[in-house]
Amino acid sequence: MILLDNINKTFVTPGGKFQAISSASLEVDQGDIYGIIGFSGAGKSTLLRTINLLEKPDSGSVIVDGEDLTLLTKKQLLKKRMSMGMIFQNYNLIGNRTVFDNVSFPLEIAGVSKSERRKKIRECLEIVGLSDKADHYPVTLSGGQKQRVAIARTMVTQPKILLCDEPTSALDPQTTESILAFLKELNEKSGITIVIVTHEMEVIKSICNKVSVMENGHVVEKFQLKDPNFVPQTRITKFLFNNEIEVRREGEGVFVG
Ligand SMILES: Nc1ncnc2c1ncn2[C@@H]1O[C@H](COP(=O)(O)OP(=O)(O)OP(=O)(O)O)[C@@H](O)[C@H]1O
Repeated sequence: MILLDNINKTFVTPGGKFQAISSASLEVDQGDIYGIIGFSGAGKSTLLRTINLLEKPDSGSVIVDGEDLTLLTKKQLLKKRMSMGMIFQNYNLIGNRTVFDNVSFPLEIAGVSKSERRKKIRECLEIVGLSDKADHYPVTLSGGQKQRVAIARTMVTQPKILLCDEPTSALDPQTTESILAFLKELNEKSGITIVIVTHEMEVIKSICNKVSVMENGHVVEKFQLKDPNFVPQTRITKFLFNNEIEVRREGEGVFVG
């Protein structure tokens, strides 16, 4: 369903060119909850953002449902992006819009009629358990509630793919658990494919069926969580899984996720 093939991405920085992604490939099947894990700066967000081409790779293909997104026109890409939702660590809600109007936003862009919008928004707010907050502004909500609004705003256009960039990193453990449980339920009920970037092994263990481990722009290991024969091969995966060994970068001390 999603195939990233041999992706390379370089950023031009004041210090020169920086290769953020090197020859990264991964394959996500329909209905997967696919985790991308690694420490800070590994390239996880950049790779996630290539899936909807928010980040255009220098080379490599981004195939979604058989279509290479790098070959689409701007108009075709915008249409394709409607089938892909995205949520972020900092929620990205519009502060001067109510909860209702935040969820309305993508429907307005898509030109959906007012009565149809109202129906869809109500349904989505009910699903995320926030019907009673429809007239509230984001500033009055807790972190977990804000993330639920962000999820509702994404789900209102019924995407087939949900891209999640550290969706629980700003949340306490209990709220994290409830948001993850919610994403899992969404996946089970609607079959939506979820790709989730995180530096927390607990997130991976609690909802993902497959995972890619990233380090320094490379996908260094891929595996299925339920594979009984899986033995971590790389130091970073051993560290993330077993917490057994200290992974050190020369001169930089212990990695911090
Ligand atoms: N627009 C940009 N311009 C220059 N460098 C960038 C840009 N975006 C990302 N980078 C660099 O690319 C590398 C990978 O960044 P990325 O955000 O993908 O990592 P990450 O694994 O998601 O990290 P984190 O968990 O801290 O968000 C980092 O060194 C980052 O500084």
